[in-house]
Amino acid sequence: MAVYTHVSAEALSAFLRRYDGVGALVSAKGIAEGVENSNYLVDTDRARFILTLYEKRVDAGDLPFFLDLLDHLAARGLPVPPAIRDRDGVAVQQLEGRPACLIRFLAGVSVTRPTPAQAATAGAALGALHRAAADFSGTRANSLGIADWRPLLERCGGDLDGIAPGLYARVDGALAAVEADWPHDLPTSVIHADLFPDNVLMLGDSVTGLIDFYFACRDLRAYDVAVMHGSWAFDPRGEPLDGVGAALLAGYAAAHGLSDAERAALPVLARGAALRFLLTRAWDWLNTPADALVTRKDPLAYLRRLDWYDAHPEAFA
Ligand SMILES: Nc1ncnc2c1ncn2[C@@H]1O[C@H](COP(=O)(O)OP(=O)(O)OP(=O)(O)O)[C@@H](O)[C@H]1O
Ligand SMILES: N[C@@H](CCO)C(=O)O
Repeated sequence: MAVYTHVSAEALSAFLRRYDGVGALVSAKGIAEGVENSNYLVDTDRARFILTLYEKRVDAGDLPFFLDLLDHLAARGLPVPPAIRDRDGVAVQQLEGRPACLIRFLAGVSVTRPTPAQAATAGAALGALHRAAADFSGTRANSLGIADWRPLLERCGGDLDGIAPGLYARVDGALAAVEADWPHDLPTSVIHADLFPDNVLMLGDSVTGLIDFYFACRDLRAYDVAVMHGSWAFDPRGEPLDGVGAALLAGYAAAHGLSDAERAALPVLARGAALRFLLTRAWDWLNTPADALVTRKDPLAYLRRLDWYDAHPEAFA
C-alpha cells in the first residue's frame, strides 16, 4: 500500500474546510495501489475524492506544470482528473508537511490482464492525449529519460547482482546498445511517460479515466507508445499477452498516426522503456524504507520484457 505519510482525521477535516461545497469528512482510506505518492480515498457527506500527498519523486516545483496540463486536457474533453481549487483558488496545499491536492474521483477500474479490445481503446486514448497536448505550451524535461538511466544504474551498482546474479552486467550491456541506437529526430510533445494499465481506468472496453500524470514531460511521442507497449502487452510476470501489443499500436495509429520512422524506432524505444522501469524498480527494491506501507514492484518482470524484445525484433513490424 502506498501510504508514506499518515494524515490524521483532525488535519484532514481542517483541510477539507478550505474548500467550498466538498462537504464534511465521513471516511478516508489509504489506497492499496501505487508506489510513488500517498493516496487516500476520501468520502464526505457530499461526494468522493482522491487526496494525493506528493512524495519522493515528485518535485513540488513541477506541480504547476502537472496541474496546468490536467486543466488543458480536461478542457479538451479528455477524462483526466483536475485538482480542485480551494475558495482562494489554490490547488496545491500543505498537509502533514507534504504538498497535497484534492482531486476529482473518476469511476472505473484498471485492468490487470488487458484484452486486445481494451488495449485498442487504451492506445486510442494515448493518441487522443497526444492530439490534445499538441497545443500545450508548458514544458518539463524528462527527469527519468535516457540521460538519467546510466547514473541510476551506477547508483544501484553491484547491489543489482543481489536481485539476480549477473544483473549489473546485463543491464550495462543492454543500456550501451540502447544509448548507441537511440533516435533523436522523432517528433516530441508533452507525453504521459507512465501510462501503465494501473493508470487507465476502464469500464468494459471504454476508457473512463487517465490518471497519474506525475512523470509527464516533453519527450519523443513514440517513447510514450513504447512505455505503453511494455506495460500492456505482457502479464504482470512479463509473459506476452496474445494480440494485445498489436491491438494497442493499431488503436494508437488510428487515433493519432504513427510514422514509418516512429514504428522503425519502437524496438529500441521499447528496450529503453524496459530499462527505465527495471532500473527504477530495482532502485526502489534496494531502497524502500522498512516502515513504508508499499508493495515493491518486481524489477525482474522488466528483465523478462527486455529478453523478449531482444528475441523478437519483428514485434513492431
Ligand atoms: N482521480 C482518481 N479517480 C479514481 N481513482 C484514482 C484517482 N487517482 C488515483 N486513483 C486510485 O489510486 C491509485 C493510485 O494512484 P496513482 O496511480 O496516481 O498512484 P502512484 O503512487 O502515483 O502510482 P504509480 O505507482 O502508478 O506511479 C490508482 O491505481 C487508482 O486506483
Ligand atoms: N509505473 C511504474 C511506477 C512509476 O515509476 C512501475 O510500475 O514501475
